[in-house]
Amino acid sequence: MQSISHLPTQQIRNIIRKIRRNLPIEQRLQAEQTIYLQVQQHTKIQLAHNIAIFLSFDGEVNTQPIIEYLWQQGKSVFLPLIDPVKPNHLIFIAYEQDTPLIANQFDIFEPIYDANKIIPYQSLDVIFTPLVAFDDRNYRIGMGGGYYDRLLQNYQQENIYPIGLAFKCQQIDHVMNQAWDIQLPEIIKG
Ligand SMILES: Nc1nc2c(c(=O)[nH]1)N(C=O)[C@@H](CNc1ccc(C(=O)N[C@@H](CCC(=O)O)C(=O)O)cc1)CN2
Ligand SMILES: Nc1ncnc2c1ncn2[C@@H]1O[C@H](COP(=O)(O)OP(=O)(O)OP(=O)(O)O)[C@@H](O)[C@H]1O
Repeated sequence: MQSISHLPTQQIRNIIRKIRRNLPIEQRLQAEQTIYLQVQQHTKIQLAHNIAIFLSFDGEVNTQPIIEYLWQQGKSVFLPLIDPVKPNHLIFIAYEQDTPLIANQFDIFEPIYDANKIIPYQSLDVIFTPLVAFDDRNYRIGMGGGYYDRLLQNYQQENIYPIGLAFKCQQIDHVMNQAWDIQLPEIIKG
């Protein structure tokens, strides 16, 4: 656990992102395996049809094996795209084996905008949520865009189940949460 909650949020982001990037490979693979097994055994995921996930960057938990598994299980998989119309918002686009991807301004791969492939937020059953740091109450610090805080503000009403994915080294003693910060119902950790 990193006791750094007294520092400004941006500094916490930088510290945890660096620790995450530098996680020793053996530890990383072990943790990702643990996470993968938890995903496979998860009842909410077994029951879900439409699942949003993300493509990993900057040392995030590798989601590629999870995506392959979800495809194998016949799930419909969706990726976030920064909304070209409402810039602080995310939309979700269907992701299949042959979906073309391009790097966005942050160097994260995303599908090309295609109006026919957008899923309305309310139709998602599970949303795998990226995060930089978290605490034991499941408050999170993200990349700082507020994208997931905005997205998930009413998740309970929509019957959507968000699941954070994280390494244990991303846990801090306390997230100084703001009014808009959402508390995740679950974080799968490895
Ligand atoms: N894999 C993944 N995809 C994701 C997210 C994520 O956290 N992980 N996002 C979750 O929200 C959204 C993208 N949000 C992001 C917000 C900021 C930066 C970023 O790199 N910011 C720069 C500073 C940019 C600036 O200030 O102009 C940086 O930190 O260096 C990246 C992604 C959507 N897709
Ligand atoms: N529900 C919301 N409504 C309006 N503005 C919001 C909302 N959530 C966050 N914001 C704005 O977004 C900005 C970034 O928020 P914050 O620093 O909490 O992002 P984050 O949780 O690190 O990022 P992300 O959610 O993208 O992973 C804040 O300055 C806040 O004003």
